Amino acid sequence: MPEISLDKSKIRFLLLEGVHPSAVDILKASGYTNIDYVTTSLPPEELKERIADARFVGIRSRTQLTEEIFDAAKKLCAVGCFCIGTNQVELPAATRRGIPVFNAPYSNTRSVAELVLAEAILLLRGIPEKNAVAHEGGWQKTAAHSHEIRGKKLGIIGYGNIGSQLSIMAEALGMEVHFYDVVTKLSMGNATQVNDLNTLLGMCDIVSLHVPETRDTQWMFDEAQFAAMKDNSILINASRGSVVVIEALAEYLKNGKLLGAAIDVFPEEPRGNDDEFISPLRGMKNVILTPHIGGSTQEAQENIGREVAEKFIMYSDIGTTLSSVNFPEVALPAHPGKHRLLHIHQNIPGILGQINQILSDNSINISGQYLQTNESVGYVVIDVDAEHSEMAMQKIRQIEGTIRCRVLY
Ligand SMILES: NC(=O)c1ccc[n+]([C@@H]2O[C@H](COP(=O)([O-])OP(=O)(O)OC[C@H]3O[C@@H](n4cnc5c(N)ncnc54)[C@H](O)[C@@H]3O)[C@@H](O)[C@H]2O)c1
Ligand SMILES: O=C(O)CC[C@@H](O)C(=O)O
Repeated sequence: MPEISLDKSKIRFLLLEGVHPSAVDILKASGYTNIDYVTTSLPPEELKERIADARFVGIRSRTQLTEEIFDAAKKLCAVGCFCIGTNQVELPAATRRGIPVFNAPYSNTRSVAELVLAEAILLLRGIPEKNAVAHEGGWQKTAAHSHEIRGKKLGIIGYGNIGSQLSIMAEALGMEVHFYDVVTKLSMGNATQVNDLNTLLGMCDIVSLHVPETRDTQWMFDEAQFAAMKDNSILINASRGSVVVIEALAEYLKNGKLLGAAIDVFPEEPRGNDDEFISPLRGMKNVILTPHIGGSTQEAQENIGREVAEKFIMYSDIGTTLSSVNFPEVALPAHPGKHRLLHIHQNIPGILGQINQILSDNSINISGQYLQTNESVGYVVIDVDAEHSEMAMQKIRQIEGTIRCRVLY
């Protein structure tokens, strides 16, 4: 039987990790009422069970979508990361199965930048320690080792959305901004790009990391980088836990080379709020530890909920994949009165030709068509007369290299 468009109320959404309720509201308002809403991440075995019936899954940073999980998700049409990072998803595994992955690339940018600046100010004034002492009944009224942020040099590693937003805000406070990025970037304000990482590390009073998790950024900060940092400088990491060798950081904090650190992300993070957080940085008075909440503000989470839910709806309603991180971007306006076919295939030459030959041989008129490919998959949306859609789909799904094919509506 051909797989055809489902009643919206039957399309199952699995939303994990307590994504903001704005996502649920938007989905329901669009008629998608079959929503399994879970406030935590799930252990892999339970995830496999719950994902088996899901057409859409929404996650944040804790849920690992591996090859094995995708194998269990036979009906899955799309993944939504309700965050910026998509490193928790094995993207090639999703792509091979014809599953687009969406995220919210900008919605929490400002929240991260604000936190980083606040932490820089607090660390330059020794506030974590003074605060702890006051809570114990002590009184550390001293200007020793306390500094203004004005005039200090900020080194930003990774000058993307967050890094450049931070750059603008830091300059507004009178900081001198330098950055290191693997790509040549347009500087905001008076910021300057420094092409050698060690040079930047040796210059800056505060170094803040804003790179994505990739093979190149894994353990990017180890002994050698800490040794290259300016004496009495500060490290802030609100990017990914895999970027910093945390034991090396602990060592350079203990030996006094670094004045302090603010760390939001860790190589191992607790699965839920009831699990113990274990880290060599625990108990260090010059370190601000936060539980991966750089982007966790009401403003950001509400926007993310709305943004990713809207991407789900656009894909489910009309097949739009705009801004997917792993998929060809296709957007064809809805074509009332016609039926829409989606054909996802391996990116090998000649598939569009074969599709159109089949439609032509069967006298099926094409009312609209849009193809995009990336290095591994091709995605074509085709609008045809309603009476021909099932027959067309049955024929084009026989084409060698087809990954998925269905009548959307
Ligand atoms: N702590 C949190 O809650 C939180 C919230 C949002 C994002 N993040 C993390 O922050 C990261 C950055 O977010 P963004 O929106 O600015 O991403 P982005 O993609 O806009 O920017 C990343 C920048 O890093 C650069 N880069 C990549 N590899 C590099 C390398 N090896 N060395 C130097 N630069 C490199 C890129 O060229 C790009 O300019 C995300 O990938 C995510 O992992 C964390
Ligand atoms: O909300 C989260 O769990 C992740 C937040 C952040 O790391 C992101 O990638 O946007």
